[in-house]
Parts: sequence; structure tokens; C-alpha cells
Amino acid sequence: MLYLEYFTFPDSDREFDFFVKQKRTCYDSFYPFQILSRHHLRRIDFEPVTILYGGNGSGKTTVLNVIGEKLQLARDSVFNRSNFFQDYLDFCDYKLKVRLPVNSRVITSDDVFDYMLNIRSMNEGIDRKKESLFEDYLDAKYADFQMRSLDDYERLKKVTKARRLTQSRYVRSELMDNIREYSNGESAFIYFSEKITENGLFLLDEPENSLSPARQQELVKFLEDSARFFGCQFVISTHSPFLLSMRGAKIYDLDEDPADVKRWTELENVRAYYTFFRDHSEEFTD
Ligand SMILES: Nc1ncnc2c1ncn2[C@@H]1O[C@H](COP(=O)(O)OP(=O)(O)OP(=O)(O)O)[C@@H](O)[C@H]1O
Repeated sequence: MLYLEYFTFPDSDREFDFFVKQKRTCYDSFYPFQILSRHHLRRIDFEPVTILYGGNGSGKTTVLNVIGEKLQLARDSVFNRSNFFQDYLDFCDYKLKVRLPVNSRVITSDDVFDYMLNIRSMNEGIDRKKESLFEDYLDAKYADFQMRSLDDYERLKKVTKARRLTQSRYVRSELMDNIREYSNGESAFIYFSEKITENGLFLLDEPENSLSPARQQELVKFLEDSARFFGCQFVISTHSPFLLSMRGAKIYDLDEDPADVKRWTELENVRAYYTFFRDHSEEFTD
């Protein structure tokens, strides 16, 4: 599915004109100015799956943040918007083919990480509550209790319950179980499958983080199916050869000058893997 047809960024001449007119003098960075114009990235024409490839610092995350903010997409974790971010957005333009569905969003590895931490801290909260309930149980079970007024009714219910149940059943009846802890890879995968719903534009920043090679391939299958059958469009920044090899993906190589469209087998990192495995192929036995 195609929602976003193209997106344009200012070239270095327009950026220069802007700075010449600037009266502000007190700033420590021009970001995101001068990042994408450095490699003459002027325009991205999208496919249902578009991938941004490039070395560290080439601007992949910047492209996603700029598009995400310009389109006002939802996101969980905030990012460091610089002084000039809004000015930069004013120089960008885009064309939608179809109206953007409301579930469209940006998903970063920080979101996935926060999700894992949240599960952990919720479980810690549940553990702490459990300990206080164990004490509660002993208190209630062996209490010398007499009901004197209706105000004691809640306490009576507790005492009766404690006398009727074993300690662990009492605690269980008072509290939800811990949320199941999945491995980091499983949690990350769950996060993607919860957030990527049918019919939406999704910008994914290095989704391979925390995923094993097997899970990355599972994610590829999930993303390919979502794009082919479930009305999703993806813009993905990645270093992962598994993601780069996605069927039908259009890849922008931000290391090239000017930034250029490439096949995944032409990319420098992918070729480095290829040469490495080919040179060691005799050490692999089936
Ligand atoms: N909030 C910011 N303020 C100033 N400079 C920034 C900010 N965010 C990123 N940069 C700089 O912009 C450049 C591009 O960074 P960006 O994160 O977009 O690259 P990337 O291709 O996603 O890199 P990586 O693969 O390491 O994630 C880098 O030089 C980075 O230091």
C-alpha cells in the first residue's frame, strides 16, 4: 500500500539563504540542517517498502524524524528536537496518495527498550505488593478479631478469607500474576506486532536491535505480509542484511553522493558479509 508518495528536503542553497537571513546568533548546532544536503538527498520517492541504508551518522534517523514530525505521526519516546527543527520542517514538502490512517506511527528502538523496561518494573511492583500481602495474610489469619461495628466488616472478610485459604492461594486471590517475562527478542517482536496494525504508514528505526537473526527473518516475513496483504507502508532505517533483502524494497543508500537507489546486493556492508562468508565457506559443514 502507498500512502506517502514522495517527500522533499531543502538543498544546500536554500539552507544557505536561510542562515544568511538569520538574526539568531546563539545556538550550538544547526541540526537537522546540513545533514541531508551534505549528500544531496533532495527527494525520496516511496514504495510500499522503502529502506534507508548508510553508515553511522549518515542521517537515517534524521530522515525518519523529519518525516515523522512533518506528518505529525504518533510516537512513544521523545527525541531531542534541536533549535532549528521546526525551521527545517518548513522547508520540507510531501505528497500523500491517500489520507494517512490514524494508527500510522514512528517506532524506534528506544520504544522497544522502554516497553521491555516497563514490563520489568511492573513485575517488580507486583513482587513488592506480594511481599506485603504475605505479611497481611499472617496478620489476618492469627488475629484475635472480634467484630464490633459495621466498620469492621472489611477486616472480617479478610480474616475469614485468610483462615480459609493457604498463604499462597490468599496472595494469588488478592493479586494478578506477574506479567510473563519474555526474552528481549520475544518482547521486541510482541511490541512490533502490537503497534503495527492493518492499514497504516510505519516508520521503523533500526528494528533489528534486540532481535536474533532468526527473529529478524520472522520480522521480515511479518513486514512483507503486512505490506502485501494488510495495507501497510513502511519506511525503515536498517543495517540488517535480512531487512535489506526484503522483497520489493526500494533502498536509498545515504552514503553515496548524491544519495542513490541501490539493489541490496550492491551495498557495501552486504558485500562485506558476502565476501566474508564466501571466504570461509569451507569451514561450514551441513
Ligand atoms: N538532536 C541532535 N542534535 C544535533 N546533532 C544531531 C542530533 N541528532 C543527530 N545529530 C547528528 O546528525 C548526524 C546524523 O545522525 P543520525 O542519527 O540521523 O544518523 P544515522 O544514520 O541514523 O546513524 P546510526 O546508524 O548511528 O543510527 C550525526 O552526525 C549526529 O551526530
